[in-house]
Amino acid sequence: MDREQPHGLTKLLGIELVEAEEGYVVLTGTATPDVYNMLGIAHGGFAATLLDSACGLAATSALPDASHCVTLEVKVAYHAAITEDAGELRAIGNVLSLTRRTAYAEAKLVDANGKLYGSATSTLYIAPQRT
Ligand SMILES: CC(C)(COP(=O)(O)OP(=O)(O)OC[C@H]1O[C@@H](n2cnc3c(N)ncnc32)[C@H](O)[C@@H]1OP(=O)(O)O)[C@@H](O)C(=O)NCCC(=O)NCCSC(=O)Cc1ccccc1
Repeated sequence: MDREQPHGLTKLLGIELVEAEEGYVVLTGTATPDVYNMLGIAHGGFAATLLDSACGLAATSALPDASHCVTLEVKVAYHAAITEDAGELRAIGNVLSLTRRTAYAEAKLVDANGKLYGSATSTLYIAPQRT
């Protein structure tokens, strides 16, 4: 599971992997003012990063160890503005289908009460060997 731990941007944003099963992960993250835009709400890239990562890690968790995947395209929907008041958010990623070369995944971003802030669907390319 080491390869599924946050790196780089996700680490910078304080995103953590808290649950992982085959084809399923949960990431957490909190929108501090550091990620706000000029409107005083979280920049869309914050939710997009959580959702893209949840899709990507859900797909990764369903692959053999030697394989990895990259996002080919991701569609993000923003259902409610995010501020620090939302508290810790959970990005729940699920793989919906896998072929030899592609994965299709979805993710939802919710607060502790289950309020939906964002959702995404993603198509990923599966590479047979890690690069
Ligand atoms: C690898 C590839 C997609 C393609 O390799 P290239 O060398 O350019 O081309 P090559 O000819 O070798 O093609 C190989 C195979 O690919 C296929 N194919 C190509 N395009 C498409 C298409 N649009 N749609 C469908 N299939 C397509 C093509 O037909 C061929 O199929 P074949 O094998 O013959 O059956 C490359 O363009 C790339 O890296 N893109 C950037 C991706 C990226 O950076 N994403 C963001 C980072 S991920 C992230 O942050 C989230 C995350 C977090 C955690 C964990 C996981 C995820």
